Parts: sequence; structure tokens; C-alpha cells
Amino acid sequence: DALAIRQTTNTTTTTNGTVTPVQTAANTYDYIVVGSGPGGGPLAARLAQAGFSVLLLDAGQDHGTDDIVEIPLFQTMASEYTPITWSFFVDHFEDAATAMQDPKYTWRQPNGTYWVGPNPPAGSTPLGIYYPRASALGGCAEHNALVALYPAEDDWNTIANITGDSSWAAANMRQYWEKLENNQYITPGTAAAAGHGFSGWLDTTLTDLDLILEDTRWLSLLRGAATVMGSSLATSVINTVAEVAALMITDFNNISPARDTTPGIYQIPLSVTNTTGARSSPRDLILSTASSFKLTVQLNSLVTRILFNQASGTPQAVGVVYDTGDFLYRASPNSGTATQTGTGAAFARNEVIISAGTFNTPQLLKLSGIGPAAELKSFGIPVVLDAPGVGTNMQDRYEVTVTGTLPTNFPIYANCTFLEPAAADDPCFEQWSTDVTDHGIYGTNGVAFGVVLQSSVSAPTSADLFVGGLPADFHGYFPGYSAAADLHTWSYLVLKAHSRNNAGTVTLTSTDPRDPPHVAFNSWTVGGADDVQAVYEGVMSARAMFNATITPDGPFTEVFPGPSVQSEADVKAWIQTNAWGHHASCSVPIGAEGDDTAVLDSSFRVKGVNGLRVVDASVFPKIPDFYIVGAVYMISEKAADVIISQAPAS
Ligand SMILES: Cc1cc2nc3c(=O)[nH]c(=O)nc-3n(C[C@H](O)[C@H](O)[C@H](O)COP(=O)(O)OP(=O)(O)OC[C@H]3O[C@@H](n4cnc5c(N)ncnc54)[C@H](O)[C@@H]3O)c2cc1C
Repeated sequence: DALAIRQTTNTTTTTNGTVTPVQTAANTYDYIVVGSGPGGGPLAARLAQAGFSVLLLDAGQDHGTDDIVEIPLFQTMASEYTPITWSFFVDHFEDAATAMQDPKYTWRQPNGTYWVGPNPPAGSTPLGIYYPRASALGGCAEHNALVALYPAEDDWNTIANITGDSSWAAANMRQYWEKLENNQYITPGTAAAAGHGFSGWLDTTLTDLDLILEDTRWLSLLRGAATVMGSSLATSVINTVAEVAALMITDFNNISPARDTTPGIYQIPLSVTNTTGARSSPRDLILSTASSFKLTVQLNSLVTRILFNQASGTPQAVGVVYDTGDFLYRASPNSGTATQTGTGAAFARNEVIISAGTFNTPQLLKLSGIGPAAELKSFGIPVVLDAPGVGTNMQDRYEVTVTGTLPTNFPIYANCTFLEPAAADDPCFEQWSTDVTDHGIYGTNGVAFGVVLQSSVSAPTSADLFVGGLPADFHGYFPGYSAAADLHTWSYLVLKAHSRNNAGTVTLTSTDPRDPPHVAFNSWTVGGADDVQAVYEGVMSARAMFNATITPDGPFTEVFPGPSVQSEADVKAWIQTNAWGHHASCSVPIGAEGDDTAVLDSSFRVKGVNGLRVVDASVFPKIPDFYIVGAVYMISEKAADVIISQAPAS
């Protein structure tokens, strides 16, 4: 049984609290991968498919067939679904007074519950800004918003230029997208199929345009966006799906060289399976590989330390130790009652690969003695390698929404009860689960279309603004945000690509592997003036789109930021206070050979030790494009190629 939780008592001995790992034939693998998300999951599968024995460890559980995880429209609820949630609280600003101006700033009240916003009850403890992550088989691919975008070509060329490694050039990278994708919205063999894959593990599809036809408000919004984008079709008669499609660019992920600089209204590629209408993720690949190859998947296992052989010369990573039990990590809302069930060790003949994500990979490296020496010493951690770049260079997007309401609900939701009182009573669930040709509103993530713009401060090589429209009241992440949705509000999500700030850090708060680290973004520190200018232009475009939209119910009334935020200075100040992100990355970067702050070489190897690589969202030197997970899937596939090609001869 690939998912059995291993009995661990025979792999360590504990004396006076000190764990001594014991190596056996049964706990030794060619490769150990820590973290089954978009970085680690496909990589572990590919290594196993190549014939290696692989242990894939994850702290989380498997909830991939739970309705909340599978139904695309429930993606926000999935991000607060306690069996898979790790709730981080991060700092956007080190200065507390500035940080607390954000209405999303959250506190823990003396009674243990959260308080969001100013004036908390006396005795409340400041926490910061809520940042959901998933700890699960499949990682954040189990709760993310399913937007599946190919990154900008320049994202790859930048890595090739920084490292001098031409295998990172865009011309070489597209093959990984073709390998991983199972495109379900383009006909294979047609010109449009170039650069796409049709037999990979990630199903990609598009939002059903019938939904836009069925809801006159959606159509009015699309017309409004088309008006702002100068489309001659904005006011044409629209009665068919083909006429709706004519207002949009069908394939966001097309291979045209002009794609990265082409503004327009795009359909959104989603990681959703056509036939089932369900979330597609690396979980499916992991499970199918585990059933036929030497891939052992072990869940509920929080890796606490990487083991090194330091007997001579360069330290060699030889294995890991881990604690077993449900919800051990204290970011889990269920951690309060968590009980450790065991401690184990596993050993790697070839390599250990860390794919624990942007917050947890630097934490685990530091706990294992790889990080800035001064920080490690301050916690009494023996230094294996002074690596000053670990937990630095962290980046994220800037996002804000402009929201507007109508007096009545979107008709598209009319029959939906959101699984209440039970799924069997919900007509929208019935349609989603039984109608294989039309899964209805539950079969989409809710993002109806996305407008790509190039701001006045954009790099010339690629557009830098995405304005996505969704029928929901979304204005950032705070505890309970997913329950705050209503059915008569539209949100334009303004998302800044290629943000300039790299002043984010991940630092230890203790030596206890169950304690989350301190995550500080230090927002706007680098390139802030340009980035706020770009977001400002995105906000003004979103407002223009609302203003150009007349629905059968009349115009939308702006709620957020609202009529009181009008002058350029006020809008920019509001952006700086309120902006959030959810694509944290770059905290263990790849870089040039002589660059001490670059932790990894261009083959994902931790420089200065042997047998240790990092493969997840933390490896990018610069944050890729609009949405990140497509790029993470691609580096996972690339890493598999690299590791297999560099494997020791058996
Ligand atoms: C709410 C939300 C919505 C998003 N929506 C989108 C979207 O629509 N499109 C998009 O492109 N991107 C989206 N993203 C971002 C994207 O999902 C992530 O960037 C991506 O999942 C990162 O992959 P990863 O492999 O680096 O890490 P993760 O996905 O975080 O996976 C890391 C895994 O490692 C495990 N782990 C961590 N520490 C340990 C340890 N010590 N021992 C054992 N296991 C450990 C965790 O349990 C987890 O399963 C979204 C993110 C969030 C939070």
C-alpha cells in the first residue's frame, strides 16, 4: 500500500531526547523527495518512472477526492479547508504601525479566536496577514485557484543569462510544458496545437463560454472590458458561444513570439479535467506512478532535519529524520490536539531533494545547518554550511481588487446551495457531478476572463498586468475570507507580474521544526515606486471596465476601495497598505556561480554540499510571470531530466 504510514520505531533510537537514525535496507532509497507539491510531486514520479527507488515524504494527508478540493468553484473554500490548511501569518511591513493600517491585519483574541482589523479586544496578540498554504498530497495544487499559465519566455531567458546555462533558455523550456500538459481545449495536429502537450498528467481546459451567455451580467462585464480594450465587437449582437469567443483571445498559452506583449481579453486555462469537471493536479500522477513503479509515498511525516555525513571534506546529504502524526506543524488549525506518533529516518543512496515550498524549504535547510551562519549560531544550530542566501530574496506579486455590487444576485448561482445542507440537495452539485458535457458553474474556478495590459513602467519584453474578473466578493486573504463571498458582487483582481521587490525573508523563530518561521515580505522596498504605479494603472483600468458596464440591473456600485479613494495619491496609498500576494517564491535562489547569495547552481544543487538539491517555488531568482504554478511544474520536469542525467552509474 503506497500510502501506508510507515512504522518508524525501528529506524531511530532516542536517548535523552537525542534521536540517532538507524539505517536499514528497508529505509534506504535512491532518492528522497521532501514535499509532494508542484515542485516535488512530478519530480518524484519521474525519478521513479526512470527506474529509481524514491521515497516521497509529505507532512500532510491525502484529501484529493474531497468535494471541496475537487470542485473548482470551491477553490477559496479549499484554501481554508482545515484538513489541508497551513495558516501562516506574514508581515508585509516590519513596522507594526504601518502593518496594522491594513484592514486584513489579524490578531488572536484572548479567547483563542481571530480578530480581523483594527481595535482588537484588550489582550489580543498581533499575528499579521493571513497566508494560506496547503499541506497535502499534491501541496498547494490541492487548493490553488487552478489558473494554469505558461510563463513569459523572458522568465526562462533571465535564468539562462544569470547562470550562463543555456538549458534554461525559453527555446529549451517549452518541451517541459509539452511533456506535462494534457490539453483538452485545442485540437491536436492543428496550428494552434504547437507548443502544447496532449498526453501529459496535467489536464488543461477553459471556462465554459456558455456560462457567459447564460448570465447577462457576465456578458455585460465582458462587453465593458471589450469597450475599454477598444474592441470593435464590444457592442455587437451576441447570441452564440462563437460570438462570445470572438471577444477574447482563446489560448493564453499560445506559442506565438508576440504572446508575451499582446494585450487583450483572454480566456483562462484551468487545471481541470473535462470529463469530470474536477481539479487536476500532480496528485494523480503521484498515485498512478506509485502503483506501478518504485515510488513510496509516506504522508503525515514532518521532516525535521536533513542528515549529513561530514566525516571528510564536503558535507554529503545522506538522509532525513521526520516525526509522524496528524497535523504536527503548528500552522495547521488542527495542531492544537496533534500528537506525535513516531520518529523515523530514511536514507538516500544518491540524493535528498527538498521541495517543501517557499516558506518551509528555507526553514528546513536552516534547521539542518545550512543558512546564514550568524542566524544558525544564534539558535545554537551547528553550522554545516554558511549559506547567506537561504531565506533571502523572497518575492511575491502585488494584488488588489476593485469590487462592485448590483442590487440582485448573479443568475448563474440561482440554483446553487453550495453543498448545503448536503451535496445531494444541491442542484449545482448534481449538474457538476453527473453532466459530463456541461459541469455548470461548479466546473470553473469563477474567473470568467482575464485582461492583460502592459503598464507604463513595464519591461518591454512582457506585459506586467493581469486584471481578472470573477463573480465574488474577494478582497484579499484573512481568516474566514472564503465564507465572506456573496452572489451579487464582481471583483476585478489586479495582479502585478514581475514585481521588483526581492527584500522578503524567511527566518527561524525557534529550533522546534513544528513552529512556523517568521515570513517578512518588506513590501515595496525595492522598485516600489514603479510597482505601485503599475498597480495604480491596473486599478484605473478596472474602474474603467466597471464604468463601461451597464447590466440589466443598471451600473455596478463600487465598494472596494470605494468612492472615498479617488486621487492618485490616495489610490496609491491604498494600494501600498492593502496589497497582498499568494505566489511567494525565490527564497532559495538559483544564481551565478560566484554569487554568494545564490544558494543553488543551475542544476538545483545546493552549492557547497553534495547530494542535496532544492526543487520548488523557492528556486527562482526572479518571480515568474502572472501565475507561478505552471513554471513550478516545468522546473519539476526539468529537474527530473537534470537529476536523471547526472545520476551515478549503478
Ligand atoms: C490560495 C492559493 C491560490 C493559488 N492559486 C494559484 C493559481 O491559480 N495558479 C497558480 O499558478 N498558482 C497559484 N498558487 C500558487 C501555487 O499553488 C504555489 O506557488 C505552488 O503550489 C508552489 O509549489 P511548491 O512545490 O513550491 O510548494 P507547495 O505547493 O507549498 O508544496 C509543499 C509541500 O511540502 C510539504 N512540506 C513542507 N514542509 C515539510 C516538511 N518539513 N516535511 C514534509 N513535508 C513538508 C507540504 O505539506 C506541502 O504539501 C496559489 C497559492 C495559494 C496559496
